[in-house]
Amino acid sequence: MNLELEGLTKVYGVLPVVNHVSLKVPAGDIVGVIGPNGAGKSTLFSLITGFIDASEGQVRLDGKVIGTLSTVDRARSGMVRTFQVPREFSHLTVRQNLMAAAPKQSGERLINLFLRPGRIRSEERAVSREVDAMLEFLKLSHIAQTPAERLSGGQKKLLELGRALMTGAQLILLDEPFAGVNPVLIEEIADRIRELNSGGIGFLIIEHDLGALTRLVTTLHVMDRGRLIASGEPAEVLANKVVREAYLGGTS
Ligand SMILES: Nc1ncnc2c1ncn2[C@@H]1O[C@H](COP(=O)(O)OP(=O)(O)OP(=O)(O)O)[C@@H](O)[C@H]1O
Repeated sequence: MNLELEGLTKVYGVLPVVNHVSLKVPAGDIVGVIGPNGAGKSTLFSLITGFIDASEGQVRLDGKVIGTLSTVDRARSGMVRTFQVPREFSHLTVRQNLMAAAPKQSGERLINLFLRPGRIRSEERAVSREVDAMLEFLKLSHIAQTPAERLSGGQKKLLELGRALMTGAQLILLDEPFAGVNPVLIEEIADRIRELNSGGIGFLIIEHDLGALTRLVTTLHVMDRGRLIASGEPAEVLANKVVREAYLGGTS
């Protein structure tokens, strides 16, 4: 699933929070976005996934302009996002959270409970098998019955990734997947991302942990005050003087 942004802009009042951002996430690629606090990175994700409307510019998925599609329709097309602060259902168990993320099932329509009970049961069994496989893949099986509110920061991030995967997404936008996660679990999450990517799933990732991010991505984009100030191969971008001044405070 190929994502292209062209001149994407969001203005609040007179302030352009995202200012003519153009970039590509080729199908099956892993692309990173970095930048100082308030650079507009999360707002960019909200524009791409339709949580907020753009003031200007285009978002294209596989060549089609998707500006008029709702968030739900963009997710149905195969693109979903996660949030900086995970948005799991805190009182539900890990397993229930994954079940709830599966695409709409016939059992959610009352009429089907009476007309198609057999079909509902077989659908539920299929989703249940999928959830078991997901728990195993994410190494969360041992806490399947734990309420999500009791998970560690890293486990919540894994659950968030699992919820995105349950939708069947082919392109996943991760907002700070390593924030508040211990180093061991960071590597675990990075390994899962690599594995998913080798199966063809593309990622656009916002992250402040530059070490972990640069080991994952092929291309890095740097935002500062709404604009893209550099793009390219990670080592090259991080050595760029403008980037060091904006993002790293010009040190070393
Ligand atoms: N609804 C809004 N109205 C006005 N300004 C907003 C709104 N949402 C975000 N902003 C501003 O837009 C700017 C970019 O915010 P955003 O959260 O996208 O940055 P970010 O790069 O993700 O930052 P961080 O790394 O801290 O998460 C900030 O100055 C923020 O205050």
